[in-house]
Amino acid sequence: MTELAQMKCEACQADAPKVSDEELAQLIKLIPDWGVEVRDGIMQLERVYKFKNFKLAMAFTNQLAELAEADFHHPGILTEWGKVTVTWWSHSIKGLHKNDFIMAAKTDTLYS
Ligand SMILES: C[C@H](O)[C@H](O)[C@H]1CNC2=NC(N)=NC(=O)C2=N1
Repeated sequence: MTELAQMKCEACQADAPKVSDEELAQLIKLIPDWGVEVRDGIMQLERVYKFKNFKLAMAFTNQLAELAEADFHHPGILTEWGKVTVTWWSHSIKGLHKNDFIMAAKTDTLYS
């Protein structure tokens, strides 16, 4: 399989299929630092990135914003002193699409 981080997101269509349980089980192995949360019945990918201070957390946040705009797929972001919580899910289908796994893998490439 092509590396997730090199893939391109599909357009967010309202009738796009959510990932199946089998696909979820396979895809989550490719992003081992991410967890799956369910909020208001919506399955989401989530990871907390740690930083030395707020300035570095904010710089990462801004890079992530650029990434989201480039793929026109946007995360939930909580930026705090020393950490950034990133949450990916597809609003249009109220759940997880392969796009979310692609964007989680791309998010990891921003973190050194
Ligand atoms: C109008 C709609 O918000 C846009 O098509 C895009 C913007 N960014 C998006 N981001 C995410 N995570 N899910 C979407 O469904 C989505 N839709």
